[in-house]
Amino acid sequence: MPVADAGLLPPAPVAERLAADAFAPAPSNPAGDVVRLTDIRRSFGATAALNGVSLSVRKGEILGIIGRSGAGKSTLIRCLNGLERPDSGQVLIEGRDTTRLSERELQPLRRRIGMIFQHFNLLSAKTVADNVALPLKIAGQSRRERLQRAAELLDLVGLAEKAGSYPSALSGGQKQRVGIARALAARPALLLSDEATSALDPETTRSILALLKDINRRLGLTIVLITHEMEVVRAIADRLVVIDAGRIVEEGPVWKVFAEPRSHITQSLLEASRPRLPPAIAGRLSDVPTGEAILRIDAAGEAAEAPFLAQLAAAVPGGFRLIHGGVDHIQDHPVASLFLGVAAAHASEAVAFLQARAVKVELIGHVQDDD
Ligand SMILES: Nc1ncnc2c1ncn2[C@@H]1O[C@H](COP(=O)(O)OP(=O)(O)OP(=O)(O)O)[C@@H](O)[C@H]1O
Repeated sequence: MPVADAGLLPPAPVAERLAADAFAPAPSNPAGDVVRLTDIRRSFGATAALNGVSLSVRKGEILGIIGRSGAGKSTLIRCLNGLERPDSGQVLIEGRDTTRLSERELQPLRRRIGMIFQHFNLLSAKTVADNVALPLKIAGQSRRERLQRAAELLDLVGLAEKAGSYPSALSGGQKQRVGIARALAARPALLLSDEATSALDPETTRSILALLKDINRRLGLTIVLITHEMEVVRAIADRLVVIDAGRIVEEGPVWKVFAEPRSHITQSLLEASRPRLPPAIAGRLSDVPTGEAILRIDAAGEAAEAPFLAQLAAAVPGGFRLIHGGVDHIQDHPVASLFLGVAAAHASEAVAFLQARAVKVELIGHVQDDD
């Protein structure tokens, strides 16, 4: 169900007001890059947690940063929010270099960054409204202003009726909605999400991601998502950065990286979400080039929109058998991943035919006819 239909967002005037006063670009940063990192390095003893990372995040963009355990994601997020100082390199937030600021000068800049966490980090002795208003209390706002803002934000995340409840009375998804409202309270320029859906079930994950996407669209909020789950990135990110051993190993628009992953790290992160050859066929694969050849087909964008399967059926004697797979749509681009079987005698013909249509083909083996 779309988030708006689920009554999770306020009517347009409230959203517009939130957008207008909260997320205007700082005058010092007319180019609109909310984040710009240049050659960030941070080591712990002999371990280079970040080994020369440069990236920028445009205003209104959702950037997904993904990597395996130990890749350097937490160190990167801590450098972004000023909790960690890199050994060298620049961290510009709205045009200001945080590495040159004193702890005291960092405080107002930290308020430009909202954060949501895997375990929500709510205060159990405070009501939902007081949790949301906490950053405003720290910023010295009056109780009336704080509670008015908390009410607006709880409305935004669909929890207006829970203002007086305590966190223990909320589900995990509701707790994360409170976390999102709290992160937005001080009118941040940037929202950092640190594995914010990792503790949630798949359905709740989908609804939290849909809420983040809707907030991004309606308020123009810039979001950086740190995750180890490709599915999270696929659901809402515009652009993807893959890090490994403290370096960026791949980056690009999400649909392109999903369609044509170049680094073996990205390929292995994607493997879990790709269609697999059914075990009954995988168990019979051999190198003997007779019987039926099994082709793995990947096509994206224009190549996936073309009727290449119909053309293949007409061009290759005996046509093909569709074994498994389908067409996904990522950022409105079709991304097809299929397994086909063709007669071994016509396999090279089929491969050449598909390659001529910009379809990626891999002959992964043969299965012999049943006796
Ligand atoms: N305070 C620290 N002291 C010593 N080593 C550290 C420290 N922080 C990080 N590291 C090391 O730096 C590397 C990167 O760690 P980091 O926590 O940034 O990775 P990560 O991608 O967030 O991993 P995970 O997904 O498991 O949290 C790891 O080898 C880690 O052991």
